[in-house]
Amino acid sequence: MLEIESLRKTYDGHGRRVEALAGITLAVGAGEFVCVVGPSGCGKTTLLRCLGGLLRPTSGEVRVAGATVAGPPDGLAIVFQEYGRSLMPWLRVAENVELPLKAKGLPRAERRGLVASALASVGLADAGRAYPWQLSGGMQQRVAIARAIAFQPRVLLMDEPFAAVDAQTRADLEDLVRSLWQATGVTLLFVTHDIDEAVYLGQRVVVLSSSPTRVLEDLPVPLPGERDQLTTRSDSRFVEMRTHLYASIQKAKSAT
Ligand SMILES: Nc1ncnc2c1ncn2[C@@H]1O[C@H](COP(=O)(O)OP(=O)(O)OP(=O)(O)O)[C@@H](O)[C@H]1O
Repeated sequence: MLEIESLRKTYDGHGRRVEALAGITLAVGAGEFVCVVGPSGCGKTTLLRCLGGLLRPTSGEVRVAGATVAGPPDGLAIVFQEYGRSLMPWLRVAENVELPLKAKGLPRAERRGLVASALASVGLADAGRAYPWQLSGGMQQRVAIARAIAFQPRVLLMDEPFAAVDAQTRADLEDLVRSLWQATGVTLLFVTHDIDEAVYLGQRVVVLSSSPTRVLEDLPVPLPGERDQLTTRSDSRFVEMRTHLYASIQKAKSAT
């Protein structure tokens, strides 16, 4: 569903040249849940922007459902880290969720139905008339997730979506994302700097090196599909994998 082939991205400007991505090759199958981790500044956001058609690669190619990405692809939604900036403060929660559906040209009755079920699926059935700034950070990120889900994307990209919320909320949102993924079958690429989160959530974890960035490892997560915060995190396979990935990322950092 997602194919990234020899993707390179170099930023040029103000006499400074940064080779952010040095040739990334990666494929994500339909319905797969893949997490990407890497050291800070390694180009995780750059990678997602290229996938979302928000940034042109310097060379290489990105394809979504077989079509080369040249602008925002059809059927692709992104949830960003900064929910405070991605929600429109002058629109009510339901109107925020409805916005991309209007852009898609869906009729009013269908939009209303999708908004109501998306808000219910993130536990915010009663919050439609509130403004985003009246909600907690975790609730605002739920609204951003509802907006993405209502759009019924084939591919969902998430860029460190839980970095700004407290630990308890984060655990709840992780479980929410896994249950929505299971319910919808969406192809999910989730970027995080948190190794534990990557192992807990993903079916596969891709480790990026420091900049100039390459794929260092691409490993299946040896855990059953049903996961929960208590038993999964104390499972010996979870502990082994996080230890391995931690060492791998430390090695990547010291190689710069
Ligand atoms: N618009 C830009 N112009 C110039 N350099 C940029 C630009 N955007 C990113 N970079 C550089 O590219 C590299 C990768 O940045 P990017 O934000 O993609 O990394 P990241 O892994 O998402 O970072 P973090 O984990 O800190 O969020 C960094 O060295 C950054 O300074």
